Amino acid sequence: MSRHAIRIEGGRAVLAARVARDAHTEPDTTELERLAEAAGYDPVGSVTQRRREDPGTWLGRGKAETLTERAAETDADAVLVDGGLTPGQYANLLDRLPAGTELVDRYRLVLGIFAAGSADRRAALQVEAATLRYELPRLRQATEESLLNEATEKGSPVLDAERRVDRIETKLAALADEAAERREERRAAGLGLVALAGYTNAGKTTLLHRLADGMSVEEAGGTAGHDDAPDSTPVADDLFVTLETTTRRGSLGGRPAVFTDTVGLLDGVPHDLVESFGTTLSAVSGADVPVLVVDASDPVDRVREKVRVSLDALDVADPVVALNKVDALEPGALDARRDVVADLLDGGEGVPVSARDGTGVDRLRRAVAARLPTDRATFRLPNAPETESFLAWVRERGACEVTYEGEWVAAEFVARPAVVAEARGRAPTE
Ligand SMILES: Nc1nc2c(ncn2[C@@H]2O[C@H](COP(=O)(O)OP(=O)(O)OP(=O)(O)O)[C@@H](O)[C@H]2O)c(=O)[nH]1
Ligand SMILES: [Mg+2]
Repeated sequence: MSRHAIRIEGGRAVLAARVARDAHTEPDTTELERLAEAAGYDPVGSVTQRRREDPGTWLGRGKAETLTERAAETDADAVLVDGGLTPGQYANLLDRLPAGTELVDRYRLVLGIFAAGSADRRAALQVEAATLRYELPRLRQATEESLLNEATEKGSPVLDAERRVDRIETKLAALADEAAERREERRAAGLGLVALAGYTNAGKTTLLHRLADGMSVEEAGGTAGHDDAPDSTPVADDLFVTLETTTRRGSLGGRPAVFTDTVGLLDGVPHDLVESFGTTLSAVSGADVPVLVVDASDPVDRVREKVRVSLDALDVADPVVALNKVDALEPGALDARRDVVADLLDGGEGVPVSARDGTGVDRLRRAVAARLPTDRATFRLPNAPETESFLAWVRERGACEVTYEGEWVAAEFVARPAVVAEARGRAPTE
């Protein structure tokens, strides 16, 4: 096989994990196992170590030998490393492994999951570019200087890859502003913009199904975007089930809204890795209300860790926090999770919910609705046909309560400030 292939191979895998000697925990391979499975590997063994990172071989030399032995004993196809390897560490470890063993770090593993799951050409292109960017320094390291110089003149794998990355990036740049434009169109149409974000497997997609109506924005027509997937958004107990953002229509407090489901975040993976992370981050920072979905059924330390990773990745100071999966919590266990949120979000409050059974979802809706940009106006309108068409316009863009009083119609309108301003200009007069 070529180790520069976009798709990783899958097969039997030995896992390697390490924490610093002064860490409070033992190395834990649970998350790496789940990533491995999502990428098509079957974990058959592991080697763990508590010590600082070795600059040459990531694990200490002795443990690197153990890793080699373990790979040989288990007849492994691959070694998966729970961290990022520098090009040098990659080359050194690969040298030590039995010939033909694939070496994959956490970063590369996530790229592999995205490569396998990229449904459309654009997504496939961006994963290819990210993989090439990742592979290039490793390819350079593996190619001798002299050979490299000679080959530069005639074309080489390195040069070909560099050219390909340039071409792909030019194409992707042209598409980058589209999502931002669509957000502006939706705002102009009066829609509230809500984005669900959080660590992978937190329950974002399940919560989207609870909050939004069934249809994607595209199916619903109107201010449709063009890359909103019209198909169902899958939920599963795997990591990275959602690989691109999708947007669905719904309403909040009688106001029209769109809910965007985003790609899960993960510790130790740079979130400029693939464009779908970029789209995720901009969907969240460009939303009116970012909702941080947290798996509250994790142990408290994991909850803290995942919230911290999510806040670091997302450029939002003050999201609405949904403490999800409370149906799976022991009674009394919620308080410690709330404390984590209060601590990391400067007094912020988590809303306990169960996306699975619907508990707390109405309270979450109210918390989100309260954060939408809002203005209100009261109209006294003539009871006439032009008032009916005005009211139809208004009802598409906000919440409106109407009372008929003989020759007059009273309307209470709540919507985005710009929409309320426009309504004032459109309201029929006597
Ligand atoms: N017990 C319980 N399980 C839940 C709840 N919400 C989601 N889950 C489960 O958690 C798993 C992940 O749910 P998803 O909705 O796919 O999570 P996600 O955040 O979209 O995950 P990615 O797209 O992979 O990042 C699934 O097995 C869900 O059934 C909940 O409220 N309670
Ligand atoms: Mg999802």
